[in-house]
Amino acid sequence: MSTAAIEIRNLHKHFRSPNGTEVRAVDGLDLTIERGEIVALLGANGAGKTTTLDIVLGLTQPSDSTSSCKVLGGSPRQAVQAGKISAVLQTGGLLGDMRVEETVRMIASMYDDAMPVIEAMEKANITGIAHRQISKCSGGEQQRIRFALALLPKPEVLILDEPTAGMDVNARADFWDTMRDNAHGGQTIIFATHYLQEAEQFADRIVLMNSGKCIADGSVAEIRDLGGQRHVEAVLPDANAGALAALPAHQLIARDGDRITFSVADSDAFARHLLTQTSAHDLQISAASLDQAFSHLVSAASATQEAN
Ligand SMILES: Nc1ncnc2c1ncn2[C@@H]1O[C@H](COP(=O)(O)OP(=O)(O)OP(=O)(O)O)[C@@H](O)[C@H]1O
Repeated sequence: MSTAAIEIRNLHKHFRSPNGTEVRAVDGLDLTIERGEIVALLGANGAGKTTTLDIVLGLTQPSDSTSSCKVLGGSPRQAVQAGKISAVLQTGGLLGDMRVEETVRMIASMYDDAMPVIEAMEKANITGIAHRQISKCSGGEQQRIRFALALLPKPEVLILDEPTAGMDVNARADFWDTMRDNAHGGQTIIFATHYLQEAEQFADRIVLMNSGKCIADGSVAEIRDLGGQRHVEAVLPDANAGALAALPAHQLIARDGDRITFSVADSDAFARHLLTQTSAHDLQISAASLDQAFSHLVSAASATQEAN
């Protein structure tokens, strides 16, 4: 039986903040990622994404001995040393005075069996800027250079920590086009992002983290369903505050004159009530978006945590 790409069990990483309180950056995380999966790691600021990825890359160690993190069946450090895992991080790793190709050649010379420099540059779409000085490259181009460097060891697992943070829309689209072209080789790709659209367009699977734990794990469609909310849009003539308060449980999310959009958990019951008990008409029911499901799941998890 082949081993998973990543196997995380009961992972804990605690830090001490400057005022002495304990921060549980990763708090009992269990996560298995199979080979060839493309997984997006989502979560608000401070959810524990970077800390988790740092442990997977062997850049930091778990806090206790019951925590376990295996990469391709071995330790993260073994996987890094064997060139089986590599990363595109948000910053660092590039010297502004060097030229693009020169940089790729220098890093390639550090590996016994690197991907040919020309191939890595072609895959990362940087051949056109081969002779440009790194400091003259845009943020998007620098990320593509980091991507070429990450490809050099021919890794089985590629980690991307917010690879498009700070890029404009075009540079982001360009970066993901390049990634998409490379994602067919059976590589396992794990990326942290704040852009839900990227997760939606690029990942097979979404892992949603909150306070160091996984609070939802599934395909985009499954996460939307887990969020449980639907939108009901209706024309409700002259609905005043009293009339709205009398409706079953809902959240009002938009109003344009008499056309009102509600977010509800039970759309059938809500729609039935509107049609039988009010003068509402022209109903439309749709699934909530991924970001609405995401906020709903995060607030539900935070409420449960506060209650405990
Ligand atoms: N070296 C450190 N010392 C103290 N606290 C830390 C350290 N690194 C991370 N933390 C804290 O651990 C928590 C998780 O941080 P982490 O960077 O993993 O979250 P994240 O989900 O990647 O957030 P972001 O989306 O903002 O990058 C945060 O509260 C953060 O302040």
